[in-house]
Amino acid sequence: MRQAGVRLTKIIATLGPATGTRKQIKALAVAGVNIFRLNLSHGDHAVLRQWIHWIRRVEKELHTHLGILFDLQGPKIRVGKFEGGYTTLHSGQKVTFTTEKVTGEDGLVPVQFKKFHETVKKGDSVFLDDGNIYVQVLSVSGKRVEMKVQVGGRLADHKGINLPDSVIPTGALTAKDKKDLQFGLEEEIDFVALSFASSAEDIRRLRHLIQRKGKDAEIIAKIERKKAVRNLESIVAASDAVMVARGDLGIEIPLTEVPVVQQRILNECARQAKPVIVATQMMESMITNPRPTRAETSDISNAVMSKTDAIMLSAETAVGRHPITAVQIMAKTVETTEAFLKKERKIQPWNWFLEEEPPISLGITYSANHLAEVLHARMIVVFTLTGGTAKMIRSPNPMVPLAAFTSKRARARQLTLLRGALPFLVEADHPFLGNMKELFQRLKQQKLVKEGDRIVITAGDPPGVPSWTNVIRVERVP
Ligand SMILES: Nc1ncnc2c1ncn2[C@@H]1O[C@H](COP(=O)(O)OP(=O)(O)OP(=O)(O)O)[C@@H](O)[C@H]1O
Ligand SMILES: CC(=O)C(=O)O
Ligand SMILES: [K+]
Ligand SMILES: [Mg+2]
Repeated sequence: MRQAGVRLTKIIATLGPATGTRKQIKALAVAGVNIFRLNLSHGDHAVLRQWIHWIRRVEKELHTHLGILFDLQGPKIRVGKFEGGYTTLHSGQKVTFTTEKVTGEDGLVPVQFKKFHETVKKGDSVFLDDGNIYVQVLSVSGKRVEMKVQVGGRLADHKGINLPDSVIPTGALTAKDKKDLQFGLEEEIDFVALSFASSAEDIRRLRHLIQRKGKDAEIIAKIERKKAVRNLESIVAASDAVMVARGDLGIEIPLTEVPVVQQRILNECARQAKPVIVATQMMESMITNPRPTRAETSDISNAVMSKTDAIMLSAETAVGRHPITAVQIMAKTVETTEAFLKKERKIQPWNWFLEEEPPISLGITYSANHLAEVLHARMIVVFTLTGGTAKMIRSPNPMVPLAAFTSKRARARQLTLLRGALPFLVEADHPFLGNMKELFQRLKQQKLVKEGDRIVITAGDPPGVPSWTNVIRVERVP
């Protein structure tokens, strides 16, 4: 029986040239991927449509639920294309950056941002490729900017540019983002990640566009700007989930501060019962190497110990040489850490109890966690319409899986993000408390429980009211 080893922490993998085939997508899902990230910074709609189609096919073949996450490009400045796909910048060398529409070559770097030459000034630091390359502005003349390379490296097509010394005059949603969003919503994506979000207003604007299209894709706010860290509380409140986007974050703020900011974001998300993703460079060395570094497995393990909902791979699976192995090692590290946590754990007091009149559902979900621990229950079962009850249950970090029954397929797919959640589809308004037999059957079918196991069940009576949870019940599997 598989029931001993349900992994709670979810894995997100970015698709790219290294993995953009049906076979690779299936191999990634089998290795443990719960959500596929499509990065709108790369690739055109035709390719993405094909990938989405393959993901949905694999989902069917594997009888599972897979989430699809559209990561919008946002107002990220990028370099253009080079002859041969890349150029090499040497430390000490002088190079020219230009906003003219040209193909790059040795000593000439095209920039895809019309106002670049107006935005930077002499002495400014400019970072390229997630900060791997560092140049400084010597002078600006017309559309050309002379740079001195401080730290060189290989610079490939479309790599990102960060200007921590200047304020870039754009909102979080560009014209391209809006087009990409429309396309994604038509393709029934489950999550939209908003890059470079600055405020709750950015999130609300995006939500308006999603709702206007009659969709309910969940919004993931990417925290990768100083301003987003400052507005953390209100951004978390306005979003459905949050991503610690450490790549850009580590350039926009000193990278020595990234670990504590990560922890702050995790704490705030726990307080507000919002799922959270730790992203970027988790297994960076595996882009080329067949094994990760010790520091990398520690990073994964520490994120799990901090009770993140999900961890994410970017270039490792998009362009890396060992995408499947990366997911396998990630999954194994998670499982080992969770087994340790399960032995160690004690339920922590929960900050929401500081509120004057905590909602009834909060008392129920908190107690369900305690019951599961005290009674050594195999799992918690919830019935969830909006996902709200599932999120609330997850918030005190149960160390058992959470069977989340829902009547909407889209909701089931969105539950792929939530730590511990195993989505199950049921018919609308299922009177489940009167039909325990079917419940046990479905759990047994998936080899999640066996005879004699205890399960903790929560529900709303009457059923069908969003976020209404007032019943708690313990059953022994017959
Ligand atoms: N679909 C793709 N096609 C080509 N290259 C890709 C693709 N997806 C990712 N990559 C490569 O992998 C690297 C890291 O992936 P990631 O998705 O984090 O990109 P990024 O451009 O840094 O992202 P973001 O714009 O979200 O900050 C990218 O710099 C890019 O070179
Ligand atoms: C994921 C992403 O956008 C970042 O880490 O910057
Ligand atoms: K992006
Ligand atoms: Mg980013």
